Amino acid sequence: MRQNTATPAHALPVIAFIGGGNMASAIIGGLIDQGQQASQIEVLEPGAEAREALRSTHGVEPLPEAGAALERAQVVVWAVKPQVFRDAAAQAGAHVRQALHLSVAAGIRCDSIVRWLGCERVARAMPNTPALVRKGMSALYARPAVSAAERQSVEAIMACTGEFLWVENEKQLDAVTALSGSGPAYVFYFLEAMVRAGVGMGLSEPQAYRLAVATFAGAAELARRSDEPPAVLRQRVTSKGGTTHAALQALEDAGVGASFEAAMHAAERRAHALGDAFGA
Ligand SMILES: NC(=O)C1=CN([C@@H]2O[C@H](COP(=O)(O)OP(=O)(O)OC[C@H]3O[C@@H](n4cnc5c(N)ncnc54)[C@H](O)[C@@H]3O)[C@@H](O)[C@H]2O)C=CC1
Ligand SMILES: O=C(O)[C@@H]1CCC=N1
Repeated sequence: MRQNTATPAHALPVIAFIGGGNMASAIIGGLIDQGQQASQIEVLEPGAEAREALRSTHGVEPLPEAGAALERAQVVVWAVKPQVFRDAAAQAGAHVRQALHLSVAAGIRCDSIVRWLGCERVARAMPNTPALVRKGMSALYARPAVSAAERQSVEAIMACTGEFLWVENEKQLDAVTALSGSGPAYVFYFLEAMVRAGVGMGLSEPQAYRLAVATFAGAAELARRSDEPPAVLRQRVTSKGGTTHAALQALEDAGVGASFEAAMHAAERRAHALGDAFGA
């Protein structure tokens, strides 16, 4: 498992994005922060509003439909929804046959992409939205036909958005999707609940929000820097007969831990089902 060997910006290839929504915009922002010229980025985005947002935020000139401009891309990042990937491949595929393909779509497996594009050099990344603030976490997978140099190009692109790790087995990407891909939503869900409870106990919303966000960030940083497992860190907060014990007991009584695990399994099953349903 190799992590974060960021490649200098001058090593970044010309990159085309198919789909210019949230995830593409996050990656493009990271690339530009790392010194990639906007002129070295092509984006195919059918939505006029999304094109305008890309233009004003990143200074790129998105294309409304597939065309010859895509042909200069050495790497093509597929950032469309799984449901439209096949159509997008049919529309843009002929212009990007020679490129290395990197998909960020949940669930859609490499075999489908190879079939749609007629290209063997296909990799996948599963990023997450903290990429927007360069604190993303991505897992990467590449088919054997992707060379070591091409794997480095994939790393260079995703390192612009935060951290990464490689998985050796494509099926693990469904688990990654359920854990870190969807994970920011779980954090926001708990954050919302903590703020609601704080307000219910008499704090103002800004006070509760600030306390909750700082607690998530601080606990995550403590876990990152600590050599000890989270169970030990949790026990350190939990005085015998104290407040934390009362809260954790209420969580256990309500089956929150088990429900949380079940929720993540549901996300993994959905990732697999998306691959089955829209990868045909
Ligand atoms: N949002 C997230 O947290 C994450 C999303 N992903 C994956 O990233 C992919 C994109 O997700 P988002 O950026 O959130 O969606 P989005 O809806 O913001 O962006 C998708 C864009 O694709 C465009 N599009 C639709 N049809 C197209 C076509 N035929 N050709 C080119 N572009 C087309 C849409 O106009 C839209 O702007 C999805 O497959 C998702 O599974 C992966 C990790 C995290
Ligand atoms: O919800 C989704 O399907 C995408 C993939 C991971 C995060 N968002």
